[in-house]
Amino acid sequence: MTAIQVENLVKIYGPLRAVDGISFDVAKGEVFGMLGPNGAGKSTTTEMIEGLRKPDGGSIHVLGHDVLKNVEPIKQRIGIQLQTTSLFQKLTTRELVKLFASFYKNTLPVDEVIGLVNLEEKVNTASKDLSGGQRQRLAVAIALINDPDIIFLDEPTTGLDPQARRSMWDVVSNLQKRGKTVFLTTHYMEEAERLCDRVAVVDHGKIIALGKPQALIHDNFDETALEFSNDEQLPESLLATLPGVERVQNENGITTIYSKGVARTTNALMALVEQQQTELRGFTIRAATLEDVFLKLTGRRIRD
Ligand SMILES: Nc1ncnc2c1ncn2[C@@H]1O[C@H](COP(=O)(O)OP(=O)(O)OP(=O)(O)O)[C@@H](O)[C@H]1O
Repeated sequence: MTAIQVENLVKIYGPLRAVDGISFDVAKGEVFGMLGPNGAGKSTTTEMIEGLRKPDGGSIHVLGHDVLKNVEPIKQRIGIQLQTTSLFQKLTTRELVKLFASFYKNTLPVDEVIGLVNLEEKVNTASKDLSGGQRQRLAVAIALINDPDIIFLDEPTTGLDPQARRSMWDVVSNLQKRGKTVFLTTHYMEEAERLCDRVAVVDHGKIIALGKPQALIHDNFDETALEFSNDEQLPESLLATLPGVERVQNENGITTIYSKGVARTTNALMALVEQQQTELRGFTIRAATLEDVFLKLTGRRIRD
């Protein structure tokens, strides 16, 4: 059964079509991600699905209910990660989870929820003394207290260091193992690739690609990316003539060469570098990623 069904969703702010005809389905038990740069319309879409903002067009069904007609039956079955800055500073992890539990008729046991987000060791720590990542996980615990079927995470790891980000990824995997549907937004392509069963890549309020991360990459690329920066800016037209090269892209001083013959291309590139008496900085060879998909489709990178 479908957990979320969105059809032709539109949100207009003055002259801006912030969400411009978005459609997708999320299956039960799926981790579904919206990936896109700042301002792409991810939060606006999420908040419309949650029933917190009114669309200017389109339809939204959550667990079979029409969000625009009757949001009440849905509220009991979804969990929303709040912004952690608004939590009571002096209350401990357990006290906060207990407080939010008191708002609902049916809840999971407080300690079970704390275990789900791996905060057992911090049950008696005041929220102001938690690290940023721990506070984000506490916010997820609070979102889980009513044992929701669908959990919404809006940029759950923005601003976290790599270790804290990985801890949050573990939490999301835990949720999926428990059969939950997870809807998340992110502008980290690695996060989308690792966590999401399917991803909607969004830009300027539109979905520009939708599918399994690996399928999106394979559909767009059967090439390997060679990447570097170079002060002299080796001309794209010259690089494009090297053996094996399919395409060359230059963005923010970084040159990406997509090649179907890495060894041939690399050899020729190194010969060219020597001949031109220039140097490459940060030369890497890597498989294509969702970032390349975004770059190919928009001509820009997700991160700015
Ligand atoms: N209440 C509002 N009034 C006017 N414009 C808005 C409002 N809310 C959002 N916008 C604009 O709509 C666009 C989409 O915003 P949204 O927050 O949905 O993007 P996002 O993809 O979630 O980006 P971010 O990661 O920065 O939150 C942006 O250009 C934003 O400035």
